[in-house]
Amino acid sequence: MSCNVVLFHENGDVYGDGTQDQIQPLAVWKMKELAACGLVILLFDTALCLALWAVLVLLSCSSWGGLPGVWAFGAAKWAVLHVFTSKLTDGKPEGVLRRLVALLCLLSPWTDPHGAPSQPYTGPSPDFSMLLLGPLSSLLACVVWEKGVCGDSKTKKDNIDLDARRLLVRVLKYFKPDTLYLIAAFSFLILGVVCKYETLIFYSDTYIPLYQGNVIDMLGGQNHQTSVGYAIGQLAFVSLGSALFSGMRGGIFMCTLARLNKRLKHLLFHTLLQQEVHFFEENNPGSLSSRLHSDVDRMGRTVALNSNALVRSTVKTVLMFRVMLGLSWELTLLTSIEMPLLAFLQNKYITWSKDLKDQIQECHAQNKDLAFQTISGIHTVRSFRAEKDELRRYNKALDVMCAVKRSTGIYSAVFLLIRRVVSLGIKILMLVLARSLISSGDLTIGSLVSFFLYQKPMSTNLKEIMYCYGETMSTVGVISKVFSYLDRTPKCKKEGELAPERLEGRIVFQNVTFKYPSSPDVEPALKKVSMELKPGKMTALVGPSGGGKTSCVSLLKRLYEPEEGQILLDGQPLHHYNHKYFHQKMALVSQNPVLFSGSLRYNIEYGLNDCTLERVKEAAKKANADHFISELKNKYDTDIGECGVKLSDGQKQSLAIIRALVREPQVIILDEATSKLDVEVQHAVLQEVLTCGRTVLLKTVEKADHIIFIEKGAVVEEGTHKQLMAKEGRYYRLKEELFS
Ligand SMILES: Nc1ncnc2c1ncn2[C@@H]1O[C@H](COP(=O)(O)OP(=O)(O)OP(=O)(O)O)[C@@H](O)[C@H]1O
Repeated sequence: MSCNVVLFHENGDVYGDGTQDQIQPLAVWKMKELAACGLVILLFDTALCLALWAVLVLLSCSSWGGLPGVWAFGAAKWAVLHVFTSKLTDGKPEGVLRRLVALLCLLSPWTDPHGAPSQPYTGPSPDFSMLLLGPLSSLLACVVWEKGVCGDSKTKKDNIDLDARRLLVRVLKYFKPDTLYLIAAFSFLILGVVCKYETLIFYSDTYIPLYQGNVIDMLGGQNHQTSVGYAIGQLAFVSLGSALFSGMRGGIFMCTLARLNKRLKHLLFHTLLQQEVHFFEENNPGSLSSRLHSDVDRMGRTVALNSNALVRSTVKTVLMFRVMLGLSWELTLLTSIEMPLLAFLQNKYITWSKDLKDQIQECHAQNKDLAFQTISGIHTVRSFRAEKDELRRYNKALDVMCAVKRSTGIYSAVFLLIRRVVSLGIKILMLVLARSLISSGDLTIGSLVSFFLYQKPMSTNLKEIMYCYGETMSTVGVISKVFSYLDRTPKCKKEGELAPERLEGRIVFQNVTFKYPSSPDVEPALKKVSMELKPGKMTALVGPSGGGKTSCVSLLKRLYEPEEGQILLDGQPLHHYNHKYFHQKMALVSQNPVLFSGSLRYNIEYGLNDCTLERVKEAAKKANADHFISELKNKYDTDIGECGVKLSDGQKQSLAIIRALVREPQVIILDEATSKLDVEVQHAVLQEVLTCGRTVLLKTVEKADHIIFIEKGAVVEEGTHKQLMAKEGRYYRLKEELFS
């Protein structure tokens, strides 16, 4: 099977498209063109450096402005090379060429050994080794970045990278309210780069090994320029500065992260609550809760801490690299070989482990959901003696996760082993080289100690950079999932504004056809249903199981929207009413009401902001439930436990009826809401709900003024009980079932 491939230019232009075989030569040609352009740019850069050197020699200059001079030359060279690259590529330079130009101009000033704090700066030296080292290190860094870190399947990865970048930038935008915190945190980083090393040393631990080396040389009598006391003082000063600044920076970042997490969770929870019911049928509570907690935490942590660690490690690495180059460029070159190798290995490891990490995340969400379902349904589990089955099911899910984690462990172990072998090999080579450098007098013991002291933190920093990159890339999936929820527009109709003071409560279904969104391919649950619920009357909606009664109630409560037709309340479509007003005026009491942990009063007032205790008491009296509440120790403040476990089923139903009555609704839907109450109380409640000319819809025929018989999603018969019994139709034939 051959699939179509599109080869993109970095600016989004299409180079060409076709099958894999057709596109292959085009990609090779593009690589060759890039390599040729890169070579020309390198030659041009060398020519510019030689020209500068020639000018310095002709003018007999030994210095031309110190370190600022090198940076000024770097900046001027950047502008010239930028124009040159644009001309070379007809104004459309590839990103890789732009990055190479930036490295050529900025890496040399950074790595110029004359800028190391231990040596006075004397200006650009006409030194051939430096002339070669600058372009070579730039080229190496560029290759490491493009091949090792970005990977070689650029055409496909560019789009992913672009997506990842966009997502990460979007996360960073959520930090906007914390700009002041961030400015404070990053100021510590930027200060260190901008300020002179010896005066304001930020990230002074970068220079600690250097001062340690100086102290060793002094103690060994090799360096008499400064006193030992001064050098130890310097060492203590930079160590203290380091501890102070890193502590403050870390603290501020943690604080910012906590604020970001809170904001994101609030926003996501708000968005989730706006979604239509179908969304919650598609996404189980366990995975939504997992997104809300673990994923948002992970997302904020990864982006905030990684960007902090990335900047910190990059600044440290560049500074350390510069000092190490000053100590011994030969040893530094050898150390640098380790980088591309490790970057390449890391890149491969990230690609392999990314899928596994996503799988682990998915398994976590599923296991959490499974445990939640079992624990919350423990009554059913126990009554069916299904503990062993549930345990088996959970164990099976754990096995799946264990298998994925095992694969991750194997990948990680192999990667670690190869990485250690590479590091060990390089270390042995370095020791051999260091021995010959010391014996030839090119390196002092103190410098070697300094160099080795730098090596460990240097490799730690590099590992941190690579880890941050890998961790950030593996979080992209999580970030995109969270954003997909945040961006989701609820499929609900826009809220209306109608909130009339008086409501009659006349409900009319006009040719309503409805299909559940989760079952789009099956028969509609309701087919062209037309019926009327008269105000002040009790209407019963009856019919065989699966006939469509609950579907009618769900549409009435606006949990779903009809596909065709409309439902009118006092002549107006339901969605024209204000949301809060509508649900206050149309109350539903179900057979198994959902209660929340908290007090009785909290559950009764649920969603009402201005409810007094008197109103609550009055509603309880109407529901014939005040006697049971007054017998409770804490009355209305009694805690009903998780989901009302401390109440009997009948008490739960009473509570749900009070909750409906306290809203003073005009329409009441009783979905077998009094089935668990005493007969006496049932009668009292039915009597009460009919007062004030309310419209009542129930699912039982007793006491109903009007009966609507619904079957297979259509109204089959309707009339009074007497009329329907006289007809001897479907209702008549099912009468025993209906009355049982
Ligand atoms: N959430 C849902 N998703 C998909 N289909 C559903 C859903 N709920 C109900 N149905 C289907 O819609 C049809 C009507 O179901 P409905 O619950 O309205 O019947 P009912 O008359 O209330 O039944 P019962 O008396 O047993 O409660 C049935 O075929 C049912 O399978």
